[in-house]
Amino acid sequence: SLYTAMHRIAAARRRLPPGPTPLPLVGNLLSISRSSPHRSLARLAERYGPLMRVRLGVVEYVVASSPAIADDIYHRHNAHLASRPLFDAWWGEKHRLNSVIALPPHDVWRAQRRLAMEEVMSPRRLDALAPLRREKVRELVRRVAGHAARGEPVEVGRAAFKTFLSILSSTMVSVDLVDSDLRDVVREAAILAATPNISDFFPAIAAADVQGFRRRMGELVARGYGIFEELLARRKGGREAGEPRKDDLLDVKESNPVLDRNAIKGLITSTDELAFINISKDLMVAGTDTSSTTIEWAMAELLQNSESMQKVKDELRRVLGTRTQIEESDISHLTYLQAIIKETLRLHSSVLISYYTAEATVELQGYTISKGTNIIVNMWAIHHQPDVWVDPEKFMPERFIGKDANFFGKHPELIPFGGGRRICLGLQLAYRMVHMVFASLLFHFDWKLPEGAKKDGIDMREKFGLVLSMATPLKALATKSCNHM
Ligand code: HEM
Repeated sequence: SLYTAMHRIAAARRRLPPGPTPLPLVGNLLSISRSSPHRSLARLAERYGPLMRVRLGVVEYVVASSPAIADDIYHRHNAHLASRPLFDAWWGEKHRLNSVIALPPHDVWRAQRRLAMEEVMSPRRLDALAPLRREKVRELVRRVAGHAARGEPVEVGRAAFKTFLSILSSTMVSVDLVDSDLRDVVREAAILAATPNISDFFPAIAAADVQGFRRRMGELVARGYGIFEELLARRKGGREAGEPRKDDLLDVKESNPVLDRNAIKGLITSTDELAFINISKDLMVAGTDTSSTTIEWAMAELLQNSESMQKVKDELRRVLGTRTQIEESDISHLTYLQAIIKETLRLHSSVLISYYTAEATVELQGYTISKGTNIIVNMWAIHHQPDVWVDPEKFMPERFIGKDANFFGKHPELIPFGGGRRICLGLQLAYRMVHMVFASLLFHFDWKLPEGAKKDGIDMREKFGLVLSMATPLKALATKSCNHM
């Protein structure tokens, strides 16, 4: 049609990436499934190429679906491509002005990342908190042992979620927030943030907040703040009553040189206390579901791959020798376990898509990406590309044995933690927690499917959200293995 022809000509003139012809108003929204946008976008990329343009409503996105382009985004042009789109729901309670996940990559964001890197993620701090994590993992093993003794199936993802939230909250604020309201806040905020919001496709009507997302997010953020404000107040009270320091994020607030230099104080729009509340909250939101779905998918795969299950159990026994507790220092010797986690994060990446915004016009593969363009990196598509991965749909940890590929940002074909300056802030902690928890579940227990599930097989369908979880939560039966506890 004339419309299509004009669209093509206009694109060629601006050297824009190719893409499906957008319909008036809705753009390409109708080609993208709400329940699995990562798959729809991957299918479109097969047709239009690894750098394509789609229009969601009236907003243009450029979608990257190959390692080469991811490499350009994360390395060559990262200085200009590390901002995030202005998703409308993020403005609830002005969240975007304070959240490390959403902030543009400038002063406030940098100060928050530095704070988290120094006070939570530095090797020194991570080592100092290893005993706490060990204790939380032991609690998990005890809980699972209880289920095993009673012959009840374990809801694997849920059990792991509890442990991760417990580790993260104890790390940040020395309080186990597993049974607090935070859990519901995290869950609902994650769903909300991942549900298509009409305001983002049609910014002209965003003020109307048609689906009420901004209002609802505002309420959730306020509830989240409330929990942390209460903790902070309690801590202050405790300090005045002479309680010893706990050396967590709440305490660090007073001794951190970053703060002494007023680097944060002046930058944060509200108070510096809010900075701590924010970073604590964001780390917990970003760190729990991502890590626990990884455990859930990994277990689901092993329950269907008895050879891999046997191999990893043998490896654990070999590496531990006569010891009966796994330590984080064992992880580097557990090559096959590492391969399983890599393969799980490739096949079932908990985060499927990362969003960025260009802060300046750049050239990507000969195409012009103009300032303000939103960019999607479809990690799922990259992790499932047949010319990068042999039999991409198959679970094969062996593919990583002897292969130089890790997810610390140097290998653009394996990017479950994103890349560039915005690479997952919790990567080092996630690495330790996920391996420790999974290794402990496998070392202390033998696992099998409950009778019904054995007959019908595991339901491997995905549920799309901020993280990719199993549509039917995995339940498995544990029995104590012969390794002592
Ligand atoms: C298996 C577990 C995890 C996975 C797969 C994962 C994945 C990701 C991904 C893909 C991103 C986006 C990166 C980008 O835009 O380039 C991200 C960002 C982030 N992650 Fe993780 N993550 C995990 C665990 C954690 C943990 C445990 C924490 C905190 C303790 C955490 C904190 C964050 C934060 C704060 C950001 C935002 C960084 C920014 O925008 O500057 N994550 N993560």
